[in-house]
Amino acid sequence: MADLNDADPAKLAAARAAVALVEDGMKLGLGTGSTASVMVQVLAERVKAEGLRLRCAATSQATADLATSLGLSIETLDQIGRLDMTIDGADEIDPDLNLIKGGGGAHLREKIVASSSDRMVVIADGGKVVERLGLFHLPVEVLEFGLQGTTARIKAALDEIGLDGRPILLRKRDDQPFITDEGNLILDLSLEAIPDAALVNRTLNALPGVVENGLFIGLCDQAFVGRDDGTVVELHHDDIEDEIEPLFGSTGEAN
Ligand SMILES: O=C[C@H](O)[C@H](O)[C@H](O)COP(=O)(O)O
Repeated sequence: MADLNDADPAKLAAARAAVALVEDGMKLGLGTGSTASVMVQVLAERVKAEGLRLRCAATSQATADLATSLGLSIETLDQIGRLDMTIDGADEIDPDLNLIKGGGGAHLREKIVASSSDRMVVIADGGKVVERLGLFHLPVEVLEFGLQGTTARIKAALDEIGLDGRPILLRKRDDQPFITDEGNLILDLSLEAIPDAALVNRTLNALPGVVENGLFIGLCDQAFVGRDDGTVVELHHDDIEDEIEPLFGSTGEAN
């Protein structure tokens, strides 16, 4: 496990800002990915230093393994029930705090955990902030059973909503199909730009064979975006316009 001293400063800054919200007795959801891993390390340090009593559910086996190795105890979501807060990373964050997640293939459990939380806090570096979702491929978890038919239905459904001809790739790792924690496959959709994320979310999830897509619509309450100099920009729904604009560069990418 990486030393926090070697952690990416932007991810570390965002993780520290989110972990500062944790209070004794909380029920927490722990996200997945490189930023969430930094957060789990920062959280474990705080728990050790302050003796916080927390109940934690993990969004992936990788996060559960990391948390356990650091002395945090992990329970299933059903053992805990409703969570006070989930802290997770994201692949893209738009000005309405809608997200693309699943770059690591964990978006199914992440969406279930976020939906079981009173509050979802996202942590990221500035490169994740976009004006419009879609440049990052959209992960769609699908059943292996009937894969060809499911892929064809996704293509046809995208055609119908004006996203025709977009490449759909079966995710692979080491030349083998990537298998999720739930034993499913991932199709990565290169949509380039998603004009109506809610429509794409509804359309994909209505198709037989689709388990869950990586669009998180209206789930994120707050985001901490770290910068390399260790400063953090906090984004809320209310003041998003004012706060998010300085993050964009002329190319539309975050500064
Ligand atoms: O499946 C993975 C998750 O959705 C991650 O939270 C997301 O991919 C961001 O990961 P990272 O912090 O490594 O960029």
